[in-house]
Amino acid sequence: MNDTILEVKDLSVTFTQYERGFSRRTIHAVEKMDLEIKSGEIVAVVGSSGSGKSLLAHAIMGILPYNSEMDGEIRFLGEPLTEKKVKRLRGHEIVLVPQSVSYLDPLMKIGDQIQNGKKDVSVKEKCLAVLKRYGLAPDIRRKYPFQLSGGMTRRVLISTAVMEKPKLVIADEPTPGLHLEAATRVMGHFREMADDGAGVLLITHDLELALLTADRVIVLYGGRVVEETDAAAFQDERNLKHPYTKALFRSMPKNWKKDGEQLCDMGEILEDMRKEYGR
Ligand SMILES: Nc1ncnc2c1ncn2[C@@H]1O[C@H](COP(=O)(O)OP(=O)(O)OP(=O)(O)O)[C@@H](O)[C@H]1O
Ligand code: NI
Repeated sequence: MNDTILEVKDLSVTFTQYERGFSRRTIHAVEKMDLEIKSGEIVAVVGSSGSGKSLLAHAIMGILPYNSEMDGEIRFLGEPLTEKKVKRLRGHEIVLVPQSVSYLDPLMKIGDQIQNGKKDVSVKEKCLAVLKRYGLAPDIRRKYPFQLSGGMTRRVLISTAVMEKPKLVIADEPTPGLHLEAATRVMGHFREMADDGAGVLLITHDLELALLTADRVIVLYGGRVVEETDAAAFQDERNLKHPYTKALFRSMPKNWKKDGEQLCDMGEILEDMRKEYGR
Protein backbone atom coordinates (compact mmCIF):
# COMPACT_ATOMS: atom_id res chain seq x y z
CA MET A 1 0.00 0.00 0.00
CA ASN A 2 1.24 3.45 -0.84
CA ASP A 3 0.99 5.43 2.36
CA THR A 4 2.49 8.61 0.93
CA ILE A 5 -0.14 11.32 1.17
CA LEU A 6 1.67 14.28 -0.30
CA GLU A 7 4.75 14.81 -2.43
CA VAL A 8 6.05 18.22 -3.37
CA LYS A 9 8.89 18.26 -5.89
CA ASP A 10 10.91 21.23 -7.06
CA LEU A 11 8.23 23.70 -6.06
CA SER A 12 8.95 27.32 -6.93
CA VAL A 13 6.70 30.34 -6.55
CA THR A 14 7.70 33.64 -8.11
CA PHE A 15 6.24 37.11 -8.25
CA THR A 16 7.00 39.66 -10.89
CA GLN A 17 7.16 43.21 -9.70
CA TYR A 18 6.99 46.14 -12.06
CA GLU A 19 9.05 49.02 -10.87
CA ARG A 20 9.22 52.60 -12.01
CA GLY A 21 9.78 52.87 -15.70
CA PHE A 22 9.69 49.51 -17.45
CA SER A 23 12.04 47.55 -15.22
CA ARG A 24 10.83 44.24 -13.93
CA ARG A 25 11.98 42.29 -10.90
CA THR A 26 11.31 38.64 -10.15
CA ILE A 27 10.92 37.68 -6.50
CA HIS A 28 11.73 34.04 -5.83
CA ALA A 29 9.50 33.56 -2.81
CA VAL A 30 9.71 29.75 -2.85
CA GLU A 31 12.64 28.04 -4.54
CA LYS A 32 12.92 24.38 -5.50
CA MET A 33 11.23 23.04 -2.40
CA ASP A 34 10.84 19.29 -1.86
CA LEU A 35 8.82 17.55 0.81
CA GLU A 36 6.87 14.41 1.51
CA ILE A 37 4.22 13.53 4.07
CA LYS A 38 3.10 10.02 4.91
CA SER A 39 -0.11 8.82 6.50
CA GLY A 40 0.08 9.16 10.29
CA GLU A 41 2.83 11.73 10.13
CA ILE A 42 3.01 15.31 11.36
CA VAL A 43 5.58 17.36 9.49
CA ALA A 44 6.35 20.74 10.99
CA VAL A 45 7.48 23.54 8.71
CA VAL A 46 9.30 26.25 10.64
CA GLY A 47 11.00 29.43 9.55
CA SER A 48 10.85 33.14 10.14
CA SER A 49 8.29 35.52 8.72
CA GLY A 50 8.50 35.72 4.93
CA SER A 51 10.31 32.38 4.53
CA GLY A 52 7.57 31.03 2.26
CA LYS A 53 5.54 28.91 4.68
CA SER A 54 2.09 30.19 3.76
CA LEU A 55 2.92 30.18 0.05
CA LEU A 56 3.84 26.51 0.34
CA ALA A 57 0.45 25.86 1.98
CA HIS A 58 -1.39 27.94 -0.60
CA ALA A 59 0.41 26.23 -3.50
CA ILE A 60 -0.77 22.84 -2.22
CA MET A 61 -4.31 24.14 -1.65
CA GLY A 62 -4.38 25.73 -5.12
CA ILE A 63 -5.07 29.19 -3.72
CA LEU A 64 -1.92 31.12 -4.63
CA PRO A 65 -2.35 34.83 -5.32
CA TYR A 66 -3.27 35.64 -8.93
CA ASN A 67 -0.02 37.57 -9.49
CA SER A 68 2.19 34.59 -8.66
CA GLU A 69 3.63 31.88 -10.88
CA MET A 70 4.16 28.33 -9.75
CA ASP A 71 6.50 25.69 -11.05
CA GLY A 72 7.14 22.11 -9.93
CA GLU A 73 5.05 19.10 -9.07
CA ILE A 74 2.52 18.37 -6.34
CA ARG A 75 1.17 14.83 -5.97
CA PHE A 76 -1.64 13.70 -3.68
CA LEU A 77 -2.01 9.95 -3.00
CA GLY A 78 0.37 9.24 -5.87
CA GLU A 79 -1.52 11.28 -8.48
CA PRO A 80 -0.74 14.76 -9.77
CA LEU A 81 -2.79 17.32 -7.86
CA THR A 82 -4.13 19.40 -10.72
CA GLU A 83 -5.97 22.67 -10.28
CA LYS A 84 -9.23 20.96 -11.13
CA LYS A 85 -8.61 18.12 -8.71
CA VAL A 86 -7.63 20.27 -5.75
CA LYS A 87 -10.75 22.35 -6.25
CA ARG A 88 -12.83 19.21 -5.89
CA LEU A 89 -10.94 17.90 -2.85
CA ARG A 90 -10.59 21.18 -0.98
CA GLY A 91 -12.66 21.22 2.19
CA HIS A 92 -13.12 17.45 2.01
CA GLU A 93 -10.01 15.32 1.59
CA ILE A 94 -7.60 18.24 1.76
CA VAL A 95 -8.29 20.88 4.38
CA LEU A 96 -6.68 24.07 5.54
CA VAL A 97 -6.72 25.33 9.10
CA PRO A 98 -6.07 28.93 8.11
CA GLN A 99 -3.57 31.36 9.59
CA SER A 100 -6.13 34.11 9.82
CA VAL A 101 -9.35 33.86 11.83
CA SER A 102 -10.89 36.14 9.21
CA TYR A 103 -11.62 32.98 7.21
CA LEU A 104 -14.78 32.72 9.30
CA ASP A 105 -17.76 34.62 7.97
CA PRO A 106 -18.59 37.26 10.63
CA LEU A 107 -22.28 37.26 9.68
CA MET A 108 -22.89 33.53 9.70
CA LYS A 109 -23.65 31.39 12.73
CA ILE A 110 -20.89 28.99 13.78
CA GLY A 111 -23.07 25.89 13.28
CA ASP A 112 -23.87 26.83 9.68
CA GLN A 113 -20.18 27.41 8.98
CA ILE A 114 -19.08 24.09 10.45
CA GLN A 115 -21.87 22.28 8.58
CA ASN A 116 -21.05 24.19 5.41
CA GLY A 117 -24.69 25.24 5.10
CA LYS A 118 -25.93 21.63 5.15
CA LYS A 119 -28.96 20.91 7.33
CA ASP A 120 -29.26 17.10 7.15
CA VAL A 121 -29.61 15.28 10.44
CA SER A 122 -26.46 13.25 9.79
CA VAL A 123 -24.39 16.39 9.21
CA LYS A 124 -25.80 17.97 12.35
CA GLU A 125 -24.94 14.86 14.35
CA LYS A 126 -21.43 14.89 12.94
CA CYS A 127 -21.11 18.56 13.87
CA LEU A 128 -22.19 17.85 17.47
CA ALA A 129 -19.70 14.98 17.71
CA VAL A 130 -16.86 17.13 16.38
CA LEU A 131 -17.72 19.98 18.78
CA LYS A 132 -17.68 17.53 21.66
CA ARG A 133 -14.33 16.17 20.54
CA TYR A 134 -12.82 19.65 20.67
CA GLY A 135 -14.42 20.59 23.97
CA LEU A 136 -16.98 23.02 22.60
CA ALA A 137 -20.54 23.22 23.95
CA PRO A 138 -23.40 22.42 21.51
CA ASP A 139 -24.89 25.91 21.90
CA ILE A 140 -21.84 27.43 20.23
CA ARG A 141 -23.63 26.59 16.96
CA ARG A 142 -26.00 29.49 17.52
CA LYS A 143 -23.23 32.03 18.15
CA TYR A 144 -21.46 34.38 15.76
CA PRO A 145 -17.64 34.55 15.44
CA PHE A 146 -17.35 37.82 17.42
CA GLN A 147 -18.87 36.10 20.46
CA LEU A 148 -16.02 33.59 20.75
CA SER A 149 -12.68 33.78 22.54
CA GLY A 150 -9.46 33.26 20.59
CA GLY A 151 -9.10 29.69 21.79
CA MET A 152 -12.70 28.83 20.88
CA THR A 153 -12.25 30.33 17.42
CA ARG A 154 -9.17 28.17 16.81
CA ARG A 155 -11.13 25.10 17.86
CA VAL A 156 -14.00 26.09 15.55
CA LEU A 157 -11.53 26.39 12.66
CA ILE A 158 -10.23 22.91 13.44
CA SER A 159 -13.78 21.54 13.78
CA THR A 160 -14.65 22.96 10.37
CA ALA A 161 -11.59 21.29 8.91
CA VAL A 162 -12.26 17.80 10.27
CA MET A 163 -15.96 17.46 9.40
CA GLU A 164 -15.16 15.12 6.51
CA LYS A 165 -12.23 13.05 7.80
CA PRO A 166 -9.52 14.67 5.70
CA LYS A 167 -6.49 12.79 4.38
CA LEU A 168 -4.32 15.87 4.33
CA VAL A 169 -4.50 18.64 6.93
CA ILE A 170 -2.56 21.83 6.40
CA ALA A 171 -2.47 24.01 9.50
CA ASP A 172 -1.01 27.47 8.95
CA GLU A 173 0.02 29.00 12.30
CA PRO A 174 -2.89 27.46 14.19
CA THR A 175 -1.94 28.69 17.67
CA PRO A 176 -1.16 32.43 17.80
CA GLY A 177 -2.80 34.16 20.72
CA LEU A 178 -3.37 30.91 22.60
CA HIS A 179 -1.87 30.30 26.01
CA LEU A 180 0.38 27.28 26.33
CA GLU A 181 -2.26 24.91 27.64
CA ALA A 182 -4.68 25.67 24.79
CA ALA A 183 -1.90 25.52 22.21
CA THR A 184 -0.74 22.16 23.58
CA ARG A 185 -4.29 20.87 23.29
CA VAL A 186 -4.44 22.01 19.66
CA MET A 187 -1.22 20.05 19.03
CA GLY A 188 -2.92 17.02 20.60
CA HIS A 189 -5.81 17.41 18.13
CA PHE A 190 -3.37 17.24 15.21
CA ARG A 191 -1.85 14.11 16.70
CA GLU A 192 -5.33 12.54 16.82
CA MET A 193 -5.91 13.42 13.15
CA ALA A 194 -2.59 11.85 12.20
CA ASP A 195 -3.41 8.78 14.29
CA ASP A 196 -6.64 8.57 12.26
CA GLY A 197 -4.47 8.20 9.16
CA ALA A 198 -4.16 11.79 7.95
CA GLY A 199 -0.93 13.48 6.97
CA VAL A 200 -0.51 16.80 8.76
CA LEU A 201 1.56 19.74 7.59
CA LEU A 202 1.99 22.01 10.59
CA ILE A 203 3.27 25.48 9.80
CA THR A 204 4.50 27.46 12.76
CA HIS A 205 6.94 30.00 14.15
CA ASP A 206 6.94 28.11 17.40
CA LEU A 207 9.51 25.35 17.14
CA GLU A 208 9.21 24.39 20.79
CA LEU A 209 5.48 23.81 20.42
CA ALA A 210 5.92 21.94 17.13
CA LEU A 211 8.40 19.59 18.76
CA LEU A 212 5.73 18.46 21.24
CA THR A 213 4.01 16.55 18.49
CA ALA A 214 5.81 16.65 15.13
CA ASP A 215 7.56 13.60 13.69
CA ARG A 216 9.74 15.55 11.31
CA VAL A 217 10.82 19.16 11.00
CA ILE A 218 11.54 21.09 7.83
CA VAL A 219 13.38 24.37 8.32
CA LEU A 220 12.84 27.11 5.74
CA TYR A 221 14.87 30.19 5.14
CA GLY A 222 14.35 32.67 2.33
CA GLY A 223 12.02 30.34 0.43
CA ARG A 224 14.33 27.33 0.58
CA VAL A 225 14.58 24.21 2.69
CA VAL A 226 17.80 24.54 4.67
CA GLU A 227 17.38 21.42 6.79
CA GLU A 228 15.06 18.47 7.16
CA THR A 229 15.33 16.25 10.18
CA ASP A 230 13.54 13.93 12.60
CA ALA A 231 12.00 15.90 15.45
CA ALA A 232 14.04 13.77 17.85
CA ALA A 233 17.23 15.34 16.49
CA PHE A 234 16.31 18.52 18.33
CA GLN A 235 17.16 16.89 21.64
CA ASP A 236 20.82 17.61 20.99
CA GLU A 237 22.26 20.46 18.98
CA ARG A 238 25.03 18.22 17.66
CA ASN A 239 22.45 16.38 15.53
CA LEU A 240 21.62 19.59 13.65
CA LYS A 241 23.59 20.57 10.59
CA HIS A 242 22.69 24.03 9.43
CA PRO A 243 23.77 27.14 11.41
CA TYR A 244 20.26 28.58 11.08
CA THR A 245 18.72 25.41 12.58
CA LYS A 246 21.27 25.56 15.38
CA ALA A 247 20.31 29.17 15.99
CA LEU A 248 16.63 28.18 16.16
CA PHE A 249 17.57 25.43 18.61
CA ARG A 250 19.43 27.87 20.82
CA SER A 251 16.63 30.39 20.71
CA MET A 252 14.24 27.96 22.42
CA PRO A 253 13.83 29.09 26.06
CA LYS A 254 14.67 25.63 27.42
CA ASN A 255 18.09 25.87 25.77
CA TRP A 256 18.96 29.28 27.12
CA LYS A 257 22.04 29.28 29.25
CA LYS A 258 21.26 29.74 32.92
CA ASP A 259 23.82 32.45 33.62
CA GLY A 260 22.29 34.56 30.88
CA GLU A 261 25.33 34.29 28.65
CA GLN A 262 24.30 34.15 25.02
CA LEU A 263 25.14 30.85 23.44
CA CYS A 264 25.28 32.20 19.95
CA ASP A 265 25.24 35.45 18.16
CA MET A 266 21.96 35.26 16.29
CA GLY A 267 22.73 38.54 14.55
CA GLU A 268 25.96 37.14 13.13
CA ILE A 269 24.26 33.99 11.87
CA LEU A 270 21.46 35.99 10.25
CA GLU A 271 24.02 38.29 8.64
CA ASP A 272 25.76 35.25 7.11
CA MET A 273 22.37 33.93 5.95
CA ARG A 274 21.51 37.22 4.31
CA LYS A 275 24.78 37.12 2.39
CA GLU A 276 24.23 33.55 1.31
CA TYR A 277 20.56 33.88 0.37
CA GLY A 278 20.52 37.50 -0.71
CA ARG A 279 17.73 38.46 1.72
N1 LIG B 1 0.91 38.57 -3.06
C1 LIG B 1 2.24 38.72 -3.03
N2 LIG B 1 2.88 39.58 -3.87
C2 LIG B 1 4.24 39.70 -3.85
N3 LIG B 1 5.04 39.01 -3.03
C3 LIG B 1 4.47 38.16 -2.17
C4 LIG B 1 3.05 37.96 -2.10
N4 LIG B 1 2.77 37.03 -1.14
C5 LIG B 1 3.97 36.67 -0.63
N5 LIG B 1 4.99 37.34 -1.24
C6 LIG B 1 6.43 37.18 -0.95
O1 LIG B 1 6.68 35.88 -0.49
C7 LIG B 1 7.33 35.89 0.78
C8 LIG B 1 6.86 34.70 1.58
O2 LIG B 1 5.50 34.89 1.97
P1 LIG B 1 4.74 33.88 2.93
O3 LIG B 1 3.40 34.46 3.19
O4 LIG B 1 4.78 32.50 2.38
O5 LIG B 1 5.64 33.95 4.25
P2 LIG B 1 5.43 33.17 5.63
O6 LIG B 1 6.65 32.31 5.86
O7 LIG B 1 4.12 32.49 5.65
O8 LIG B 1 5.47 34.38 6.68
P3 LIG B 1 4.60 34.59 8.05
O9 LIG B 1 5.32 33.79 9.07
O10 LIG B 1 4.74 36.06 8.29
O11 LIG B 1 3.20 34.16 7.81
C9 LIG B 1 7.02 37.25 1.36
O12 LIG B 1 8.03 37.72 2.18
C10 LIG B 1 6.91 38.12 0.14
O13 LIG B 1 8.20 38.56 -0.27
NI1 NI C 1 2.39 32.75 6.76
